[in-house]
Amino acid sequence: MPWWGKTSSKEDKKKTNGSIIDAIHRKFKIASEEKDNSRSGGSWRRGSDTVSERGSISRVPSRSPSPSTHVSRCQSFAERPHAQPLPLPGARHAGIGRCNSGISASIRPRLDGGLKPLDLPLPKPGCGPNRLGHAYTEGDIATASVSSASSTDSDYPSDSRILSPLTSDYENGNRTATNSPSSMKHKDQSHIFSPKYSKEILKPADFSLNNQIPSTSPRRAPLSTHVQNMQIPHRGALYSAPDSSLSSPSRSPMRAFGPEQAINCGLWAGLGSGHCSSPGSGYNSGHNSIGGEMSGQLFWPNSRCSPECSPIPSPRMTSPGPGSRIHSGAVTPLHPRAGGASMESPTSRPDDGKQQSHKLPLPPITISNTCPFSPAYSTATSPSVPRSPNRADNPTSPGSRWKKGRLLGRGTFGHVYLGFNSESGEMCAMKEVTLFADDPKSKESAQQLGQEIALLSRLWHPNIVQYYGSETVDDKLYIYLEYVSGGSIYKLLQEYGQFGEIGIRSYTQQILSGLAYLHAKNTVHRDIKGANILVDPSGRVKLADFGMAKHITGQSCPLSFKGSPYWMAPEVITKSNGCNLAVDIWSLGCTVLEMATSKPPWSQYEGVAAMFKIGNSKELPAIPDNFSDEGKDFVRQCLQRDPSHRPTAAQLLEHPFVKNAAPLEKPILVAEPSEAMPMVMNAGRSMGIGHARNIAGFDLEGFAIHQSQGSKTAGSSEIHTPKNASCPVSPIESPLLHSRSPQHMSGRLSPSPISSPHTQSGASTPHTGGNGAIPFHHAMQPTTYLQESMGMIPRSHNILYANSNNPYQDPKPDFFRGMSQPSHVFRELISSDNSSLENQFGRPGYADPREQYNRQPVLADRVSQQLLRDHGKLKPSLDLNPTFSMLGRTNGI
Ligand SMILES: Nc1ncnc2c1ncn2[C@@H]1O[C@H](COP(=O)(O)OP(=O)(O)OP(=O)(O)O)[C@@H](O)[C@H]1O
Repeated sequence: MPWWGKTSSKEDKKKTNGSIIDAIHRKFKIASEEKDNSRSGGSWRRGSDTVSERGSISRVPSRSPSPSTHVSRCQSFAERPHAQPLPLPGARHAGIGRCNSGISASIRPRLDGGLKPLDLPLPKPGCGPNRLGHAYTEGDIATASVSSASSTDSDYPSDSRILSPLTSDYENGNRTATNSPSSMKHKDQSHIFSPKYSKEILKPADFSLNNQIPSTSPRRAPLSTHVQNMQIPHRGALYSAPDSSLSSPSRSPMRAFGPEQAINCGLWAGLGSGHCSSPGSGYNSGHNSIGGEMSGQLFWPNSRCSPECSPIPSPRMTSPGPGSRIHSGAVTPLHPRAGGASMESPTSRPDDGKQQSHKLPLPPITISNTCPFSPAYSTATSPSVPRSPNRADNPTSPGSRWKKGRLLGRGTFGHVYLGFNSESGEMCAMKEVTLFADDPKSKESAQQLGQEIALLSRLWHPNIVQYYGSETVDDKLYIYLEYVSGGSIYKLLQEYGQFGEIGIRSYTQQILSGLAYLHAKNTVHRDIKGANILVDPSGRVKLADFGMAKHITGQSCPLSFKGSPYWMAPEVITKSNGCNLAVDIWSLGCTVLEMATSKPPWSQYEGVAAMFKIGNSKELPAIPDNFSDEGKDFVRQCLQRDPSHRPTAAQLLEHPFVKNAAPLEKPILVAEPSEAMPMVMNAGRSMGIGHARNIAGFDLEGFAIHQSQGSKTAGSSEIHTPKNASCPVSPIESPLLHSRSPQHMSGRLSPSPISSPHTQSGASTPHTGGNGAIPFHHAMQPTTYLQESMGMIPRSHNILYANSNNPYQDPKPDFFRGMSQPSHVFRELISSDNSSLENQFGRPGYADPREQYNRQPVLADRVSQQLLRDHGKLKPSLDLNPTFSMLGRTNGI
């Protein structure tokens, strides 16, 4: 019986969702045809045919009201300087090249070309018609946008496919004595990478539509009803952000689609509570997420381009959502730049960039990426530039002001800008989200962001983008993050083509390290893909975009239809399993293939068909022929359809593919904890004055960090600047600081290339001893040199993250102190809840640290609600609450 037979047997559902099921049938038929065509090498040509057959997707012509932007986009792509092929490194592993099957002919040139970016198919000047393969018109993309009326974090509340205790235990990565033998068998390292584990257990997919929830969201009223002086999005358009069935036409004007498109949308919205939107929005970060809060990419456009590579991003191509209001020109009187033209040119600085500065939480001090894990995390390439002590004790100095700089990227919720402190020279990434108090979508966005903040604030790992703090300014919420200047893997792939295997190994290892850490906290990212993985100039990889991340609490995590189609695990599509950590492993496997081919697996199919393929097909995606055996096995391990058969992240760290990843040629200095700790602790005190985040709240590799809790107000803290602390500056990250350098030999290192201009002593960091040179402490102290793969934390650290029996031993999260200065929102949260901050989040009082996480959704909800309440209070008068200096700061303050 075909898979749809199961569904069609449910008469009631059939009656209710007849049109949807028909759509499914059509889609699946198309998928099957495409599968056949793919095998015959004609998928792209056929793609065009089937597109027209689909009707609902393809019949909508491109109706871009902004042809100029379209042209610009194409031009930007065509004119983009091509990456020049470089001599291949002395690879120990074979390069990545051709796929033997499964990848359509249209992308084979890339694979054939190996590392020749020039082989990338380029669009013709006309651009639009030259979409390879599926002949996706803009309308194709736009009409694939769907959204649901579900709530933001719309996990299926009644889904019965929750993790079994065994599965949950396994997937949680906890390999403790409590694990059952049956669960342990999958964790046996001696077996996990044996060939038999590569064999999938193939089961018919369950495409149950029980939870189909056609989009029913009422169309929202024009924004003009509650927001003055705003450019009003077209009323009939679809809003795609969190859970509305509508999306902004200003983002994607072609989303105004007809009933047929709605059917398709309903189909996928019905598969889960999430929704898809802006599928081809390569102009936002290549994301394409589906979820209560995310947009979804249902296509893999062949000529897509990210904002990072397009100097003139098209508003039409951006992901909708609350951020779309910004992007679409929905400009508030207070922030004309927020959605103005300046955003259209990420290469240009906003006009008033120098005028608008914010008293923001200071970026984390040096410890953020240095001491706790490895001193390898350099100030040279990290925004975590050591903060000058004079800034720490004078938070109201001009040095604490940040200025919003150029656009780094666009996301579902808003825009991400470079933040620069011209006083200190420090940088951060500012995610700016506009909140509309009376907008249900804003509410959902705020809820989602609150959850993301709550989660991010508890994460502390060199392979996870660091959260610095957040605040509301007028009607905007700013989230301050570590600035990772290299952009995303997606962007790099777009610009330079597929990666070599050495790089893939290294990146994969780092991703795994971050995942192992995350999973050890029972937290699933749910949107692992190239666009959400940032790379710094030294090749360090950092997981980003935790908007879909979720903490799994025991067995109560129901399935969510969230993720990005091409990277989405089968069980997510088929709802054959509950929310589990293994979905990230599947996505990782897809990301490895993405890095190897510059496209995710199944990209030869448009998104809906791809999802059918992923969910129903027993095939594995093609793996490049010249991928090493280790690489092939790694991918196969990840892409096992049965999630319980997938190794954990910790186990995969032992896989030869990543275990043998090329080490850095730079040594890593591991400072003595006894030496590092004072710095960390003092740093915590510094941050305790209300600037940045709470040190004590983070996992510091098992270090027992005790933050001084006595002073939370500016200027009241002691600032201890340890002399000759060795942690702040890494000897390995700076280009100037190679292991073979004389400085190393002599025990002194060159100052960081990004030394703080405001270091009192003139040294490159507060800890340099004042002479501009970094005391090479390990020359005098017991030291450990490690060969580390691309800046990864030492292996032992990985083990610590992954195998800790008690991954919650160290978080002690203090969410609110993560704020620059506890924002009005969060202060109100504290007071209104009539409970202390400590009692709520992570302070002593929880016997089980997990309780902290269990309360996280509550926190997120409160945060989001308060964000909106706060905004609602501020909105009428736009007055600032004098009590909270960080709020409502206007430009120039
Ligand atoms: N910390 C950072 N450093 C540098 N660039 C960043 C950083 N965070 C985000 N960006 C840029 O901004 C883009 C959008 O950011 P992000 O994906 O976090 O937004 P989002 O709203 O969460 O997106 P999504 O729709 O995927 O949820 C990224 O693709 C990247 O180009």
